Amino acid sequence: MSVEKRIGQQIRMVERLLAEYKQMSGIPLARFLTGFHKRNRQMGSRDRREISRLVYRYFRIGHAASQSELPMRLAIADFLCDSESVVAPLLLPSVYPVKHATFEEKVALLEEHTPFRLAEVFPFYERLSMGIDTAAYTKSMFVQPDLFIRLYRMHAKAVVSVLASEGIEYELLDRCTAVLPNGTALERVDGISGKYEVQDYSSQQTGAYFNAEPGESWWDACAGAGGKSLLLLDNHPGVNLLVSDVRNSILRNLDGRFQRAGIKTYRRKIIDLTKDTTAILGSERFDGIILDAPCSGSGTWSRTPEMISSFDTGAIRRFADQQKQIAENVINHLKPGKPLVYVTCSAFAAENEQVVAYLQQGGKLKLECAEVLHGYRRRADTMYVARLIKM
Ligand SMILES: C[S@@+](CC[C@H](N)C(=O)[O-])C[C@H]1O[C@@H](n2cnc3c(N)ncnc32)[C@H](O)[C@@H]1O
Repeated sequence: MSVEKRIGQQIRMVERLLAEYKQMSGIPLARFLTGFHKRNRQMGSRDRREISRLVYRYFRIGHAASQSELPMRLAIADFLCDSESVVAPLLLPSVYPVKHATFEEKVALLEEHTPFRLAEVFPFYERLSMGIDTAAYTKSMFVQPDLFIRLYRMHAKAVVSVLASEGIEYELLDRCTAVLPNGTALERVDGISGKYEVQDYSSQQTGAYFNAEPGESWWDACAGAGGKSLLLLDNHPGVNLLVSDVRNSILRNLDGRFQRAGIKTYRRKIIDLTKDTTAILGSERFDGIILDAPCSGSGTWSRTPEMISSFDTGAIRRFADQQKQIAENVINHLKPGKPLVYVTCSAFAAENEQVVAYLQQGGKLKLECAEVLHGYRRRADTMYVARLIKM
């Protein structure tokens, strides 16, 4: 089959896929793609791979060139993301033969020859947290982040030696943090299960804010599948931990991960933090609370680019209101002089520094330190972390 014909078929398939995806509001693209490919087994694995790639890239241009037809948008996206694109030379001959141009050169060409405007990709610039480089942040939307793993302290050497002996590509960033190409199938490697956790680089950096003492009691109030809890316990094994979340299903994932990591002693509760927490916790007070709050997730959109164009900005206010409410509830369970570690994977000021400013009004909390974790600079998630002390 000719290249033109194959590309034509793929574009028609992408068209169908996007129409189906539109009907499934809210489901992550990755999950949808798995189902779509299962329903369309007539496609070979090469076509499946190509179609997934095209769709991811299509979402990476966010709101840009939204008036253009789908094939043109696919070509623009493919041109920006891939120096070996086969779609772009066919559909965008005006920008060729600039095959190995830099990202900036490609943008300039597209802006000259097509309706694409880089500034329209991520139209939320003015909402970003202080210090985020908007140009670099937008550019990061075009790159799939790396895979980061955290090696348990006691197993770090053993895991590294297995990775090396299996010929797996990795780079050690420090004793316990390794970066690997996205998609590395670590679950197929024998002998390392339970000795490492998949955890984004920025998420690992939040651990520097815990600073717990042995024997202290800590509460991971939005524990989810336990990423921060596992980090806390690896760095501070003597801590007594309560984990909670509003979803029992996610706490079951946490139980599985804790079991694989050999952690048996922890308490676990289902708690909706928007409700009165004293009904479940009574007057219990903790020496430290981690609040990895529900948020827009905007710091992770280079992993889930479908979010860029589907995001409704009204959600920022709703998340910020919920974050403030949840934080006010949890600090009732914090001992005076002890820390609340507030974390989001959002890049928006309204969910980050503005929540922290709000929490200090009234004098119940005082900010000790805070920072944006600029993951976009190193193919990782962008996050925010603050340590506030209860007065
Ligand atoms: C950012 S995720 C936590 C990720 C987790 N800490 C980790 O490191 O793997 C936020 C969590 O907040 C939980 N959540 C959302 N609304 C909540 C509520 N009203 N009360 C308690 N937890 C809530 C979600 O179920 C989700 O697991």
